[in-house]
Amino acid sequence: MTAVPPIVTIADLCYSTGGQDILHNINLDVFRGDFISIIGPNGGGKTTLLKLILGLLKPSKGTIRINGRPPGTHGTCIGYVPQHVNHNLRFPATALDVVLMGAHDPRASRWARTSGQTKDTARETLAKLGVADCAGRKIAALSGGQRQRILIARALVSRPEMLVLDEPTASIDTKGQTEFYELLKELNKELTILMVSHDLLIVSSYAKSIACLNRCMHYHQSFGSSREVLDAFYSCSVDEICPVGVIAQQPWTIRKME
Ligand SMILES: Nc1ncnc2c1ncn2[C@@H]1O[C@H](COP(=O)(O)OP(=O)(O)OP(=O)(O)O)[C@@H](O)[C@H]1O
Repeated sequence: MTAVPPIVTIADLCYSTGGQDILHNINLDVFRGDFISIIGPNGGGKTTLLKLILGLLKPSKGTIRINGRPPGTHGTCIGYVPQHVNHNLRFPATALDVVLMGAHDPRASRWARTSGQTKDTARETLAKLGVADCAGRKIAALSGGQRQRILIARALVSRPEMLVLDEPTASIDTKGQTEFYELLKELNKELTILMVSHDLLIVSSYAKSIACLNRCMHYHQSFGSSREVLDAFYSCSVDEICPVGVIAQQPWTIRKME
């Protein structure tokens, strides 16, 4: 039987800018059905890695392939939910308008009319995410949790294979976060998920594997005992250093990549 190739292949990736070595020798494969959480300290390079995967930055060394092709040329294979979205609260866009932005083909004229079918798909996506009733409401009038679901709908409307999220729950309360991660778990039945998060408890409950990133990366394909993982996390200060070194030494480490 032929092995299924990964959606994302990152090989010997380095990224430097302004004389600063931000990512060093990163190797990671993302397979269909994965739910990988990238954790690490502030400034560890998590957002930079996502930008490289999306083709927004170019590697200094090494390669990234998305379904065998360079980033940025993979069409609608990846849906992206960014870390910070600054909504202009005076801009009169509805939730449906925002979702339709995700269906816009950049090669089409900016004046091209949105087809009825695309609108139906956008409404179906909103319904799938439990926010169908928000379609006609102004984005500025929605709660943080509702807005986050609209942003996911925008990322999903082009029917990607993989969802990439950068700290998606920063503006959601604890109850909303649990609902949000339950939603991601449901979506993971059909979609591959790569998510940056600082929330270690959540990560251990929902993600299937973790990648610890602090310039270098250690990838753990399985949590083993999540209690041990959390002990490892909390045994040293995240402010001092991401516990990459500690975790890498744990006996349950299956694969170490540096
Ligand atoms: N445009 C840029 N020009 C120069 N340096 C940058 C730029 N963007 C990011 N950096 C630097 O790259 C490093 C990694 O930043 P990045 O935003 O990827 O970290 P992060 O792990 O996502 O952090 P956080 O958890 O705070 O969001 C930081 O030292 C940052 O200052």
